[in-house]
Amino acid sequence: MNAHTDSFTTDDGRTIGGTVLDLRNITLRFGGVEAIKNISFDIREGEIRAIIGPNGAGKSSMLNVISGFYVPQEGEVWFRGEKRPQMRPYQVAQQGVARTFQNIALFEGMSVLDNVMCGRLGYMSSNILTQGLWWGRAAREETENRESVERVIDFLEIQAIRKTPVGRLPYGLKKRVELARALAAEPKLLLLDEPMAGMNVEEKEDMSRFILDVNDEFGTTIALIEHDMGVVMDLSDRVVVMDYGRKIGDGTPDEVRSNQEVIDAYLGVAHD
Ligand SMILES: Nc1ncnc2c1ncn2[C@@H]1O[C@H](COP(=O)(O)OP(=O)(O)OP(=O)(O)O)[C@@H](O)[C@H]1O
Repeated sequence: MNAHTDSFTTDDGRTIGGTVLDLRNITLRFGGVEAIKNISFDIREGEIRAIIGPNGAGKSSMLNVISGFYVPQEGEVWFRGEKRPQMRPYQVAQQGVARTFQNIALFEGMSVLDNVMCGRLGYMSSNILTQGLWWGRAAREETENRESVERVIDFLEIQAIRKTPVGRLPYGLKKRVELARALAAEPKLLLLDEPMAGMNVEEKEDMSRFILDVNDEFGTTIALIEHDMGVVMDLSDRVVVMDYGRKIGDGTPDEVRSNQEVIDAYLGVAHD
């Protein structure tokens, strides 16, 4: 498989670069269940890439492979031109992969600000001992972390709730705080697991706008799983379609929309 090395400009003026993540012949099994069956696809720098498919298709499993939560039995993961050795999720995060979860995973008792600060943990090298020895460095690090967090808080328009404990927020805002925490890590690749799930129409519109703005403003490469087809087609540059662990479609929203196998999967046409 050849990774893309060229770049091009989209109709809306964004630059899509070379391959950031290349998944090659990934197979993942849970006992007798083959959740992912020999799937390959790539994600290019600066693009919004969606993974869609009916329930149980293997989408979350695929995101978990990318983020290092699951180790596939077969296949290779290439990240930024290098084959990734087996890694723990925190090591994958250190390489610049951040994610949000299908079920919100925030510290409910902590403020919005503290939750977003958690996204900077990978940048905090100083501990209590080094803080004592190199006070200047620790102070500089603290300032940098705060500046980055404030930028994200401004960008996602959550200034007004910065001191509020997350547990008191409505669902849509919690999802936004989760996005803020992932973004605070300044990821090279941002993984969003059903960012719009459980939201009303207005919340979905807000979240769609933020995802587009994050991609546009920070140039962040984004891979997302989403059930709402309308949202996916509007947001994405390219879409991978999974069904029963297989890849049944891959291309632009228009290409995928007119793919008969994809139409059948969504209409629930029986498999042989
Ligand atoms: N930890 C696990 N242990 C055993 N089987 C699992 C595990 N995780 C997923 N599976 C199985 O793998 C298959 C794919 O599941 P997965 O959650 O990846 O699908 P999905 O497309 O994300 O579904 P949904 O849209 O419902 O979230 C399913 O058959 C599921 O039961």
